[in-house]
Amino acid sequence: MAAQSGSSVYDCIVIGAGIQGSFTAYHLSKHKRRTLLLEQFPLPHSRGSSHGQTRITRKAYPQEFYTKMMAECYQLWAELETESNTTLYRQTGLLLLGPEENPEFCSTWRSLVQNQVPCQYLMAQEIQQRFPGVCLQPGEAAFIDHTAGVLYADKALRAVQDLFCHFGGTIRDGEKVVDIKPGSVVTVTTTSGIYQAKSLVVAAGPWTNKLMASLGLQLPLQTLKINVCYWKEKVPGSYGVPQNFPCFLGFHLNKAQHHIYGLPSKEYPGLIKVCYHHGNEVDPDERDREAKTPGLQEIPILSDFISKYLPGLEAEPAVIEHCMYTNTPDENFILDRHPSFQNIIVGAGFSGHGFKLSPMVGKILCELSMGKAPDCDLQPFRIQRFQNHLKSAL
Ligand SMILES: Cc1cc2nc3c(=O)[nH]c(=O)nc-3n(C[C@H](O)[C@H](O)[C@H](O)COP(=O)(O)OP(=O)(O)OC[C@H]3O[C@@H](n4cnc5c(N)ncnc54)[C@H](O)[C@@H]3O)c2cc1C
Ligand SMILES: O=C(O)[C@@H]1CCCCN1
Repeated sequence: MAAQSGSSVYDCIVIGAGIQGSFTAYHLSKHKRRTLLLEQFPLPHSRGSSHGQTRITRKAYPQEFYTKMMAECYQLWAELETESNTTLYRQTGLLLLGPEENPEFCSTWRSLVQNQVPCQYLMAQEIQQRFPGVCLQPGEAAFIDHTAGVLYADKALRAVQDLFCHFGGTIRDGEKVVDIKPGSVVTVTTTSGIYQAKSLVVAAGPWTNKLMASLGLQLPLQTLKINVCYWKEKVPGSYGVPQNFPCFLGFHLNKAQHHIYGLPSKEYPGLIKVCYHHGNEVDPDERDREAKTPGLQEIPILSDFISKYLPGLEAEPAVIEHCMYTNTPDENFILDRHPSFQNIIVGAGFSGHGFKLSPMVGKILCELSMGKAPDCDLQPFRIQRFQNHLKSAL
């Protein structure tokens, strides 16, 4: 296979057509950069982290930097809706539930108030009146982020990719990147071609470290298999959007070690999605293999939670699908240049909460690859914060 001639060197190659790589490519092509988006699987696919019909969007975060970033994200999502002439967001509100004194619960409330996000703290009686399907225990409280809602994930991904092509970008799917050679011009070898570009963005989700190996870097990433569970309403429609049932996020309720969250019924009539914000570690290429050792058993945790907190649902899952998280130790993203190669940019570690922020993630990765300094403070996203965890792969 011969490399392309000098005249066909791209401005940028983006590896990975999940939501982060696709949004990066979209912003690049809007800036008139000649961009190639490479994806190992034929599109659309359900082997990574960006598939499925819905994701939660919200401004409620304990870290104010996410709350602030979300202000621009809402504008960019609205712009995408206009450009694609597609509805991608439905406002439902997000009900945050937690022990009154839980530090994360309290700092999330403070972040909403300090940033003047429309929100409301609810007394126990109000919760019962407004959400009769939700039963809190004594000592637990709730508040609403009114800005929150559901993003239509599959539709959004398609819209971003279509617009990228419309603005002049090229997608090559079914082409796995097998080698990256750094340099002032980066050379990328796939299963069917060799491409060159002035800069490279790696947005490979759970496969990031597999690609980083040839670039001498191993990031502290953990890839988790997530069971996406749907539960049947005992009375059809009782947890639906028409009944004003919101998305919810529970902070360590029922002594659960991780968050439990849910979305009103949408994908499957009569079923609502309720999931555990953690899973078992997997190799992304072997996601569907039976685990060799028994790990986290989250379905019984969810069943117990549902019987106590959402008693209008049957306490056995009706449908289970799969997805993957790529977690960093602090669950903040990685948005940075490769420490040794300034024209190679990494976007990774979205830790199960990156979809809503993808318009800004794509903008930041685009700016980094164009050699521009993004407006937003990148300190929380630097690779350097993991100095003690970094492994050289050379
Ligand atoms: C169950 C679940 C629920 C979630 N809920 C929410 C939510 O409510 N709100 C929210 O904001 N976020 C949520 N998230 C997180 C969000 O979906 C992810 O952060 C986001 O989708 C990550 O996108 P990505 O582009 O980084 O990864 P991916 O979507 O995995 O994309 C990476 C792509 O790179 C490709 N690739 C990898 N290696 C190669 C290679 N060698 N050559 C070519 N291509 C390659 C892969 O095939 C893949 O398509 C959830 C995630 C899951 C799994
Ligand atoms: O990003 C979110 O809003 C959700 C919260 C709960 C876990 C999954 N992701």
